[in-house]
Amino acid sequence: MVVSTSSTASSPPIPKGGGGGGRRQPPRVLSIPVRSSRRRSLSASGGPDRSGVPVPASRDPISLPRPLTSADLMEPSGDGLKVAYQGCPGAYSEAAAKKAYPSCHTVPCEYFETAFQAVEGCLADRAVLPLENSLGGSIHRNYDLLLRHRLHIVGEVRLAVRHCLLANQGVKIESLRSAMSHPQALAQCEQTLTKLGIEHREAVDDTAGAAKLIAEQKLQDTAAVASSLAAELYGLDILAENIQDDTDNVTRFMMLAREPIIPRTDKPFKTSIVLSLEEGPGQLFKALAVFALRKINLTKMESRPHKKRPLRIADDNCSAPLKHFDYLFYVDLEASMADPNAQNALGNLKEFATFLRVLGSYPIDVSEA
Ligand SMILES: O=C(O)C(=O)C[C@]1(C(=O)O)C=C[C@@H](O)C=C1
Repeated sequence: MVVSTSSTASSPPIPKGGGGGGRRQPPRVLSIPVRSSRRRSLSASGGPDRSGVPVPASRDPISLPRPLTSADLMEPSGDGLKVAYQGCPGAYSEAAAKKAYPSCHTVPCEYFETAFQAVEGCLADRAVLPLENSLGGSIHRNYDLLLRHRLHIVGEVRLAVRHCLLANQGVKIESLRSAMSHPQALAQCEQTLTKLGIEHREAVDDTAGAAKLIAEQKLQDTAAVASSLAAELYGLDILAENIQDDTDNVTRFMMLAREPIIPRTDKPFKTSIVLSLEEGPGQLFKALAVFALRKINLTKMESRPHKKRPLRIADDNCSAPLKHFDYLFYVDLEASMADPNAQNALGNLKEFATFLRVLGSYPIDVSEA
């Protein structure tokens, strides 16, 4: 889904290191008029008004909090919410932010890390960042950043990514030598670009940024791989549509917030964790058995180098000590942290994992990508 230009409320981009300075929004106070069972001659504060004349309750209703409903516990749809994403206006990440929070204000950020910092520093309320693509695989940088920052995953959103080939007005496909885009987008279109006879690839920070640069520099031999919205925003022609190598090209994004959401069991939830284990035979098998024995389905597993301790020295009675690679395992479970079965599984895992952190428990995106 690509959001139309007119509905895109966006703020100026936040450069790298843009955190700090912002203020936390005060919590929303829920107030509705209620019928009072107290003495009707009292004002809302329980006494007469400034003139000493008793005020009827109907003129100045008493504000009492209404009971919370399950709808209050869910993520807001985005009214007034500031949502950080990486890239320029017209990037797929912005479309994902709009899909996740339809009435939000999008905040473009230069780097993934800037989006994390924007939420931590209260310049934005949420960040929406890509985690994996059906063709290109995982976006490892964001897995690593999840551990370097203390934000919580509060949701996921899947977006159908339909790439276009964009060039300045009058440029023909035959005269193109180079394609410029985000490395993931270039990888998703590799075969099509080769078939079109475009030999060179130029990687930039985001798809819309490529479109912007080509328009600004009036390049005649280079096309951008980007969205149709980017063509509209930067005044480029669409030379070809749907150029991704697989028609079902989907990117999964995570929604991040400073506070976790309250997990529930009345709808399908996913829980994302990260762990590390002792070295030794069967350790990973033991960790996965914790879930298998409780019939908890795993939807994804990713291993990344343990940045703080990338190599583990083992003395295996050899002349020189052996150096093993040391890993962190990111696992997605099809379970809610409100489910005692999942709680028991994690309790069991904690008994032997050398490190365990719950990154978030959030509703599964079951919408059409
Ligand atoms: O460059 C963009 O438009 C992005 O939103 C980034 C990104 C990515 O990081 O994977 C997002 C979706 C597409 O898979 C291609 C690029």
